[in-house]
Amino acid sequence: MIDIKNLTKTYFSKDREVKAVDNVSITIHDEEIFGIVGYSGAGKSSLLRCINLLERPTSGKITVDGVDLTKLDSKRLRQARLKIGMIFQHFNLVSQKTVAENIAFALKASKTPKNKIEKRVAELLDMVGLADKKDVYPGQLSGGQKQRVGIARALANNPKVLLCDEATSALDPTTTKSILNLLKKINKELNITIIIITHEMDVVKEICHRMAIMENGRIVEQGNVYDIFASPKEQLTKEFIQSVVSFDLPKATLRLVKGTLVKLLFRGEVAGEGVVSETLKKFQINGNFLHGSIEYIQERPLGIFIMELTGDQEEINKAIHYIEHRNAEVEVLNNGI
Ligand SMILES: Nc1ncnc2c1ncn2[C@@H]1O[C@H](COP(=O)(O)OP(=O)(O)OP(=O)(O)O)[C@@H](O)[C@H]1O
Repeated sequence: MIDIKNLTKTYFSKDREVKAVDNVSITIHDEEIFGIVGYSGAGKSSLLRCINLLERPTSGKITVDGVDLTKLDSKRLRQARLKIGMIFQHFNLVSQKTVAENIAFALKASKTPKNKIEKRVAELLDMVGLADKKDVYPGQLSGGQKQRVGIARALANNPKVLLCDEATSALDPTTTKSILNLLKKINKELNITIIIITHEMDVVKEICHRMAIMENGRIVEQGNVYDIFASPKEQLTKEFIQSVVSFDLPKATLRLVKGTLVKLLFRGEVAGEGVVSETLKKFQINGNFLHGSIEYIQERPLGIFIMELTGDQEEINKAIHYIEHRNAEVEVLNNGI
């Protein structure tokens, strides 16, 4: 378990100070994938770099498996860091070294016996699907392949935690997907806890179990990814979700709406469309779907529909109660005007 308690990181320079991380507390459970989302400058990198003490926190605690890293002397900190791998947006590979040498570097740093290095490098390359690239230089690899080398290097010393600093931000959507799949596999098969910082909500939706949203150094909201997508509380969270699931109706469509405009939210296995058509029939009202999608978050469906309901207002009200009773959330967007 990683326990971040009241963490603050302030950068001091000649003429100003910047509080990049401001009193942040997060608990990350073993073997989960945790996402930290925020716009540029929110403090995500500073927070991530405090977790392995690449940046020393100004105040607060970082406890990994019961050990407060801020209290360790430099030798013990080096040992603790071996159990926390890290990958970077721009991969940070040494261009004059081959793929195998880049990975071996991490093993030499941990004083792995020479006769074991070659075998371990081969294992790692196999794991990331680059067995045939061992003697190639980074310059000859695609972005996705470079990130795979970065991942192999980060896993070299069997870490328990992997920190990912915008690991897919420099990659195209298809390559991003394949790297996210690799991270999922690592999480599942090697039981490694993964912390991802990103400005892309798609990444969080695809891979994270829980998440936090950051702004001005502070966590504005945190929780289970599914719940946050289903009912975001803060304006910033809503903005991020809209980047993935957008329900803005064109003004021209809104002008044509004469009935009650409702947003329906169906969680999990509830068959949204089935409930809606049954309700329309039961209360003899009409429904016009204006927008809708079913998102799959952690393989669990989340259905969101925007509809115009027309007919007798009393029956519409009853229908709304009925749908709520069937475990959906209903939000009336225009109060029937
Ligand atoms: N070494 C530093 N010295 C001074 N200020 C810094 C330093 N590193 C970051 N900052 C400042 O701290 C704030 C948070 O930066 P940080 O890089 O942690 O944010 P971020 O959310 O990761 O953004 P980005 O994705 O753009 O890196 C910013 O105002 C930034 O200018």
